[in-house]
Amino acid sequence: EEGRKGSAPPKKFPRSVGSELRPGSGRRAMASTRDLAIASISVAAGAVAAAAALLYSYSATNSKPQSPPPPPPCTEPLPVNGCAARHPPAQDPFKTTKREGFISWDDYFMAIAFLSAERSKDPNRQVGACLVSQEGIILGIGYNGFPRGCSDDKLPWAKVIISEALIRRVVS
Ligand SMILES: Nc1ccn([C@H]2C[C@H](O)[C@@H](COP(=O)(O)O)O2)c(=O)n1
Repeated sequence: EEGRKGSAPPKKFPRSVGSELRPGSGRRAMASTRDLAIASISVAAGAVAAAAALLYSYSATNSKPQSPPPPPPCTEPLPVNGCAARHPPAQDPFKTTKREGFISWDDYFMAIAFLSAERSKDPNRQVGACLVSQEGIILGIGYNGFPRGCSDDKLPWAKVIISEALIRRVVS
């Protein structure tokens, strides 16, 4: 009715800021509103993505280093010096039976003997011992060295001693 009377047509679309700038372009005003909405969502999504990336990089740099993978199962026999395996095979924590691959009594006593030898201060020979009863009880362990109470700093450790007298005789 209003149109027929020559007055302004009824407003079909709500006016937005964009439509205010472009008078008479209702559709374009709607597009601008949608564009604004899309842009806002894009900005929000970008912010979320940036925050996630920051969070990830922060946790990656600040997280504890991953523990190294378990060593492979040890299938080697005891080394000749009797030292126990340094890397025992990884065990299933839910395994209810006793582990396999443990050392024998003989290897155990020999390992103690070889370990005892490491205490020797003798530069030429290191001997260790592990005295075991017939029942498998350790009676004593030891290694070569000066008798207890005897200072091993005052007597020489050299295998061959050349006396000063002998040197003098050879030189003259
Ligand atoms: N468990 C031990 C402790 C000592 N000995 C022997 C080895 C040396 O001849 C001496 C003194 O030992 P050091 O204090 O110089 O290491 O005692 C041993 O056979 N077993």
